[in-house]
Amino acid sequence: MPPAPATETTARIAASTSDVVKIYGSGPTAVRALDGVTVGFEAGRFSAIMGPSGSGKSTLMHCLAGLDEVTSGSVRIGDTDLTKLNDNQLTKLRRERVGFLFQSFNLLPTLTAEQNLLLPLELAGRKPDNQWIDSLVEVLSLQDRMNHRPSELSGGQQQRVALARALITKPDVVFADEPTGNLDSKTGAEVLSFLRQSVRELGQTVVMVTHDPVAASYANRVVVIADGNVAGDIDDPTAEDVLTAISRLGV
Ligand SMILES: Nc1ncnc2c1ncn2[C@@H]1O[C@H](COP(=O)(O)OP(=O)(O)OP(=O)(O)O)[C@@H](O)[C@H]1O
Repeated sequence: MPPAPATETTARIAASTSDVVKIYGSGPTAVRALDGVTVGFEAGRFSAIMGPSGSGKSTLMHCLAGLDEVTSGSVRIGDTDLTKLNDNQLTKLRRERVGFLFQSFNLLPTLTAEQNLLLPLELAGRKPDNQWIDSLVEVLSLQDRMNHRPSELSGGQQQRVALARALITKPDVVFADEPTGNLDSKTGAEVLSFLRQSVRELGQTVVMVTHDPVAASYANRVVVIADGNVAGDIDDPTAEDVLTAISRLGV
């Protein structure tokens, strides 16, 4: 009998860079924040970008998300090369295919949790998918909170609403920038568990920037950045693995 065909599947890449250089400013004060970064983030995984202060983590995330223009190289969300898009196309792509989660939650104070959650769909002129909304509300344990305004919610609850809002359009990828930076460690751990659940149970894709090895250890993979380039790549990391990788950088 002939051998069975190989069943190995290649993971779909949700977001990637190819040889990305980002230089801020010009002349003697120019800063080379990214120095030829080539990296891909698989769909359906929780990845963390980790590294010392000033290593280029936020710049990498901003370039990946189309929030910042690269100096050279290319950036893709799925198959779309962001460097080929004009401003309007970029705005549309960010609205429809990318979700964002920030340290400061960024919920609108006058709207209820439910209204905040539905806002991206309204902006995109899309109809709500009630089944998807029910799954988000259930997985993120927001059932009793939908009629509350942000001021009536704890920090952790506000970040869960912000996560549900980031996921409402079923984006290709959610970029999370230090999402636990404003939370105490217990609430932060809860939010990280919800991030992990949204990947594991809802099949979503998350790329999180953090400087916290414990936060990074919730991810399926940690990409270590140092001096504007990839300095390490760890699968299924423990906090200790991440600490060891960082301390090897000698910074
Ligand atoms: N708008 C800007 N103009 C000039 N230089 C910048 C700008 N943004 C970032 N930089 C510089 O680029 C380098 C990388 O910065 P970046 O914010 O990406 O690092 P980071 O790893 O996210 O740091 P942190 O953990 O402190 O937020 C740093 O030297 C920083 O000073």
